[in-house]
Amino acid sequence: MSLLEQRWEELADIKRVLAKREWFPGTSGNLAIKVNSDPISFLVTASGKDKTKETSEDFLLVDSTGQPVHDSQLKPSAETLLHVEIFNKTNAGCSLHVHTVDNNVISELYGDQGKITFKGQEIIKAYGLWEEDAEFTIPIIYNHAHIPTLAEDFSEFVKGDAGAVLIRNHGITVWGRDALEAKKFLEASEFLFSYHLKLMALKAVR
Ligand SMILES: CSC[C@@H](O)[C@@H](O)C(=O)COP(=O)(O)O
Ligand SMILES: [Zn+2]
Repeated sequence: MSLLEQRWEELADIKRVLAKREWFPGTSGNLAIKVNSDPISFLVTASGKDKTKETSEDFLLVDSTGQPVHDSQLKPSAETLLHVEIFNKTNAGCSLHVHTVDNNVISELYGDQGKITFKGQEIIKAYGLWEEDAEFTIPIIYNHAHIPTLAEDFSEFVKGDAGAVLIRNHGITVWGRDALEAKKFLEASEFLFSYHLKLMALKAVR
């Protein structure tokens, strides 16, 4: 199997798992996986597709600017520039973007503060933080409709090889050194969002 095929399979596996969780409502979401580092190329989901379906046209290869490497009828994700920022600025190997009700509600609740911090939760270890008093902060940025502006704001928070950023009333983008790490970050984040909202709702009725 070529490297391209291997990466395709890895991304397709993640897409399948996230689709089962219903994390791609209304064609939302996009996924990317690096294929080569020098020069950078990565597979990204084709724009506007139903990501719950599996086809041979789910992904296309783009270069470090997000332009398709081969002639194609397919359009790269409208949010490819965010993945471009990640792969150009870090050694990340995979980035994932999903819209869920929980990540949207959290982003609205804490949007004015520009971040949400979690602590005192075992699952924080999924971010590689093992200390008892560890905190994990996820920045929240404004959802500019102009994607180059969104990518510029987003870029400010792309600092390490793994991370997460919430886009207000839009969704979350996470990245990691490889597909497994990106998926782990995404699952841990959604767990924390869901826990936080459930706890808030229960406290409100008590
Ligand atoms: C209907 S979802 C809105 C889209 O603009 C976008 O936010 C998204 O996540 C999916 O866009 P896509 O171009 O398919 O990658
Ligand atoms: Zn989106």
